[in-house]
Amino acid sequence: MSITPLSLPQPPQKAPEFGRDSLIVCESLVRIYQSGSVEVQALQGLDLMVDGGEMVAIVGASGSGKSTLLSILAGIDAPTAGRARVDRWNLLAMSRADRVHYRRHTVGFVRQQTAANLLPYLTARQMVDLPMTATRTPARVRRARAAELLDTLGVGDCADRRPAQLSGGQQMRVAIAVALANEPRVLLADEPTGELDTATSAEVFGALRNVNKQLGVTVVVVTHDPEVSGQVERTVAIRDGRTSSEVLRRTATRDDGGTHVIAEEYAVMDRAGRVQVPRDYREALAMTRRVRLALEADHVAIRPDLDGRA
Ligand SMILES: Nc1ncnc2c1ncn2[C@@H]1O[C@H](COP(=O)(O)OP(=O)(O)OP(=O)(O)O)[C@@H](O)[C@H]1O
Repeated sequence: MSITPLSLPQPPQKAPEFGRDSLIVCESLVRIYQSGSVEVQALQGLDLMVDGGEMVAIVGASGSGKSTLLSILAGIDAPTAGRARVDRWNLLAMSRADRVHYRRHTVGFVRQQTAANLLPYLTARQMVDLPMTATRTPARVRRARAAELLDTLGVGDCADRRPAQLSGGQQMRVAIAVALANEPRVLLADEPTGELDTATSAEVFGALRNVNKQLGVTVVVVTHDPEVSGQVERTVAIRDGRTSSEVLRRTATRDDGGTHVIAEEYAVMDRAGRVQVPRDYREALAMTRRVRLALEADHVAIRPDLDGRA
């Protein structure tokens, strides 16, 4: 049997480092929890890249590893293996002091339970002020920044209220202001609209978009809410501790001048070139163990192995 050699384009002399220009890079990230004699693999080789200034939604079924990923990116939890870098920080090799610095300056984190983000005896203004006192920011700068952040999040008129005097949506917006107090490059939000009704969710989500667009903060938001994930330009789906697919959305102009959003689903390829073919595609063409690959001018074709079938 003769095999026709493929004519492949010449690869670059030296491949650039994976995710070199990205602000957040996770590669083959693994997190194993040990509870007693039982091991739970919460992340099983997850790959993710996020560029500076992006707003990305992370979606996935319960238990797929979303919160684990966010805790690692927040510097609260440490990965078991793999690679994770945010800005200049290698999250697998941080000292305790590094971790404190990273959590104070590089990332802001908003927790799932609204109340867990706030202190009941402080006013909104005092809560935004608190993280800045930890970084020894001068009082004048702290005052101006707290006022500016509460305004940007649409809760400027709530500055002197305590959490019990705020609605759920206002509490969450104050929590976002607190997370942004020390001007982090990245804002991480775990289900920020999970406890809110639809209208309030839309307000909180609008506030996150505002922060992303106006302040240029990179936002990674975990959500179950299709309304939320449908509004960001990029949604990353996690399944069984791995990134399984991404949806990219862009606005296109119709012939009549109107605009509409086009959403396209992509599979995610890891550094070794592995791609998961979705189950419904495999079943539709009865693809099982072996497939035929062919390099075409502008795509790679995958065909079922008809010869090998009994
Ligand atoms: N501290 C822990 N100890 C043991 N297992 C854990 C721990 N934290 C998470 N897990 C397990 O790791 C897996 C991933 O959990 P994780 O909370 O990251 O999922 P999730 O996608 O955020 O789920 P949900 O949407 O329900 O919040 C689950 O099987 C969970 O039970």
